[in-house]
Amino acid sequence: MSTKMMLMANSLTHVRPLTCAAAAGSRLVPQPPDLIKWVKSEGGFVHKSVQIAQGDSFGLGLVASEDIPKGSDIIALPQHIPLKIGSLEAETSLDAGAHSALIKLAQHVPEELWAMKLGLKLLQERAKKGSFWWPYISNLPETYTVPIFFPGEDIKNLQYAPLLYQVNKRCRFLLEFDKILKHELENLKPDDHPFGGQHVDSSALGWAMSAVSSRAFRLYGSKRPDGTRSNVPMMLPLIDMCNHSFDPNAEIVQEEENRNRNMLVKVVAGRQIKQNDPFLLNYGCLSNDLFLLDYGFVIPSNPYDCIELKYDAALLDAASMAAGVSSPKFSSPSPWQQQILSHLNLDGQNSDLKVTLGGRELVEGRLLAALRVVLSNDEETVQQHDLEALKSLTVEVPLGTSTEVAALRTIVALCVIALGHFPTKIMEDESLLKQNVSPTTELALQFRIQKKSFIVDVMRDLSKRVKLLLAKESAP
Ligand SMILES: C[S@@+](CC[C@H](N)C(=O)[O-])C[C@H]1O[C@@H](n2cnc3c(N)ncnc32)[C@H](O)[C@@H]1O
Repeated sequence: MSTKMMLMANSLTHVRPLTCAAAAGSRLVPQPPDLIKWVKSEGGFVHKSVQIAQGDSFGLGLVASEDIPKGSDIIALPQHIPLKIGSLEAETSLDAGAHSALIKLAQHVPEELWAMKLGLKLLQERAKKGSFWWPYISNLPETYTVPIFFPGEDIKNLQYAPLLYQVNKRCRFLLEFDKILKHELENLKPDDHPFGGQHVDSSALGWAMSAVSSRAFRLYGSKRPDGTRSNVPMMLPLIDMCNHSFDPNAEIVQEEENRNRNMLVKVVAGRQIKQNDPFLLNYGCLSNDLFLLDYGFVIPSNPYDCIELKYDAALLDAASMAAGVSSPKFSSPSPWQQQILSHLNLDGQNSDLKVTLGGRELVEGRLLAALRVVLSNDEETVQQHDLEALKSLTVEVPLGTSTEVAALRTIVALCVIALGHFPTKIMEDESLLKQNVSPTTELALQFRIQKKSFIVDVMRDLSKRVKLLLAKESAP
């Protein structure tokens, strides 16, 4: 199935069509209402220094027009402003039919695509004449730089199989969901139609999913009878104008109002903010795969980036041999080794063979322990260690230097194999970047450069560790 999905004009003549052709960077309407004024008029608080400004490369953002002390409230939204499933219409019988149709549609969406569930609500409000949230929705970007909207060639240009898999999965879901929608909505009475009778195609669904994935926050929802609070994705008007940084100067805080026990969602200055500084939030410690998939950008030298590998016995034997191990036993482990592999969930029927390099640990603990155990022939020494020690890179040489060196060198060889799967070299990508390429090609190039640089960094780090171990061993 083609993975190419472009935003297309549709033939609807409704006052608020759900899709239309757009210039990059533009908002849903050319001159949307003033968002700051709207939030204030709805009882929200906006610090007098907050301004919406166009940045050089991150689109719009919030900027401080004067110094702000640490701990100051910057924005506070009362409970009725965030857009979430179940807001407003659940309380009125007027929209009950449309609301229950929407909930029924949301049940077709897999949990991992939660952004699509809230996206249905966003589409409903976008289609509704006189929607309470229209001042917010009209300020949303008309297009998104997430890969589901890349031309097919640029999806291929990403060159990294785990991301290609996710992009294809999302595209396939949108095309299938489009058909489900047609089927579920065809016989509905006009009053019960969740989108005011408008046809919603895969392009509109993609717009809504991307709007939510790139802007929604998962926060505490209403209180359950047992006093705990549910975890609810919601769109936060104005707050979602803050761009991302791993070194943020502001944070989101939820607070219960004394008067009516409603939850306020606030942005608070996490440190002193200087005049002309942008207000920045941390969207999460995410890999570049997730930043690109959900937000449409890539972070250079992202400390939370990672690569996915498959625990594959034949590949590990090949990598180990390339690393100088004479007869590795990944394809034929001893029964005691196999038992440990199954404790690591790397052997047996329901095993999880996806392992990662990077992220919080340089090498995923399960992979490290498996390599240490299979490359060691000394059952007695292995049994002296618990699994947690074998999984930890900070526990140095638990099974002796030669096993450790063999394990680390095997990972370096795995990295070489992983690099070999990319059809181009970093230098070639960098020279392509200097040519006049489209924004989506540029993003794809940046993504694959970062992925390859990340693998090179892991190789460097592990090779350094090997050198140190060997130097320590040969020291008198
Ligand atoms: C929550 S919105 C922030 C407001 C947005 N800039 C706008 O114009 O509406 C998130 C989007 O802002 C952009 N963005 C935010 N932080 C970024 C960063 N550190 N690097 C690149 N783009 C960023 C991306 O387009 C992302 O999808």
